Amino acid sequence: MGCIQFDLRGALSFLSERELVQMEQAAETAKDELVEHTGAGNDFHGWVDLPEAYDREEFARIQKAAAKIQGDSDVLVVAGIGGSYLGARAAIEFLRQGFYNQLPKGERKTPEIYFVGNNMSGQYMNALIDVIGERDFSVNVISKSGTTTETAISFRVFKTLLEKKYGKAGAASRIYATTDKQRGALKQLADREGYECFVIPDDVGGRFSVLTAVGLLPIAVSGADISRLMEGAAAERQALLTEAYADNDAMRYAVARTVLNRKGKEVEVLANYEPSLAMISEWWKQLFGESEGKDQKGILPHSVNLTTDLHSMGQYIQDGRRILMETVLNVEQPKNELVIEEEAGDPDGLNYLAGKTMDFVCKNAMRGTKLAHIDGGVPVMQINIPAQDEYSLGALFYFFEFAVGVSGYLLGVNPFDQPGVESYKRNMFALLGKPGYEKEREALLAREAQE
Ligand SMILES: O=P(O)(O)OC[C@H]1O[C@H](O)[C@H](O)[C@@H](O)[C@@H]1O
Repeated sequence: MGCIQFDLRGALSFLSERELVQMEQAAETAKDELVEHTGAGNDFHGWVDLPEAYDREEFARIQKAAAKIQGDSDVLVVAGIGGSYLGARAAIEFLRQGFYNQLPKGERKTPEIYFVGNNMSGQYMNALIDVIGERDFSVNVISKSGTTTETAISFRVFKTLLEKKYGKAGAASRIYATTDKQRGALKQLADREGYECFVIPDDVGGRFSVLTAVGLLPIAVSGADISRLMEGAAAERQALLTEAYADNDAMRYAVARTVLNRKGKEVEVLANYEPSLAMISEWWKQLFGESEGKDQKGILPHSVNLTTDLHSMGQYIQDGRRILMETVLNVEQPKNELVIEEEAGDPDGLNYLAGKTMDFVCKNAMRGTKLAHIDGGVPVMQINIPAQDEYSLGALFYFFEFAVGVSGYLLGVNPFDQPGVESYKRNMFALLGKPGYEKEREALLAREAQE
């Protein structure tokens, strides 16, 4: 049995076990295409075996680099976007405490960690430069292609800052480049300047790369145990590769969402009840959105943070267009407890909760919300995560990656490419005046003048 459990009970009034059984053959075929590497996009199947087959020598180098950064830096700046950003941030927020960066020195033994290159905002970078101040920092620049504009601009800014502060050689010893093993402008720059390099394997796509150096170096710098993370992923892999359909939770999740989609549920809302899971939802959105949203098909991945968004999006989920299915992320064991105290005179009427934990309150809010949403016509699936620790997180990452592989094949798309992402880039380069885009620029300016 895998570490991650899928609970379908809240969706059973919208689909039947019989419908799931009918999908068994198709799901088994999809799974075989994944694990035997025969399906579409199989040149990007590297993640399937990664938890077992990862490069141990590089893993040790990641741990060494993390220890050096912990020793010589107050701040680590991580430059990256999409798959070169979301997994590391999601993991650090999930594993460390929510106010990790704000903890006073002494209580947090590891550097503050900030992410850049995930937007086009000068204000954002200026604000971060103020936050770093005169303190010591290092930079981990992450880009598989080595050419992504957001990442490259932010890297130029923080590299220049490092060079001014430490000189060229000093800066080079504080820059860590995670990129392709051969190709791309970043790899060439890194080789020229002598940055320590980590490899994103050719056969692992960006959104499937969290268990490579892409995620592992920043996660290790935060003090989390990356060996346990890999162990959790390996155990989940073992379960999902060997379990029969009836017991295979990732396959059942993939099939359930497929059946619900075919019945008109166009949007999947991933709901968490713990603020430190918000970025897990962002990582999941890229994983599912980029993998399935093509050929004019695909479930639209959406997310809500609860109970926060019950006070903003709750109305729509309860009562708006009935195109929603919901998947609840449930952490079974909270990291720590806060007990509500009794107050004399019960001025706020809350003494009925005295002695109860916040987790008790939260779990009951979750139960009540699930039932209300089911009554409102929203099928509610649930994914149970045993604890907010490295082992469970490794398993969760693998669970979703496996599920989207199966689900994408059931949908009849190649889940491992993202051709649509290039369209905005071509327009942006043309409008920015990038050499080589002169013709497109003229055409776009003429079109804008007409509109
Ligand atoms: O790692 P990089 O090559 O910089 O790519 C970063 C991200 O940008 C792209 O545009 C893709 O759509 C994503 O799949 C990718 O994760």
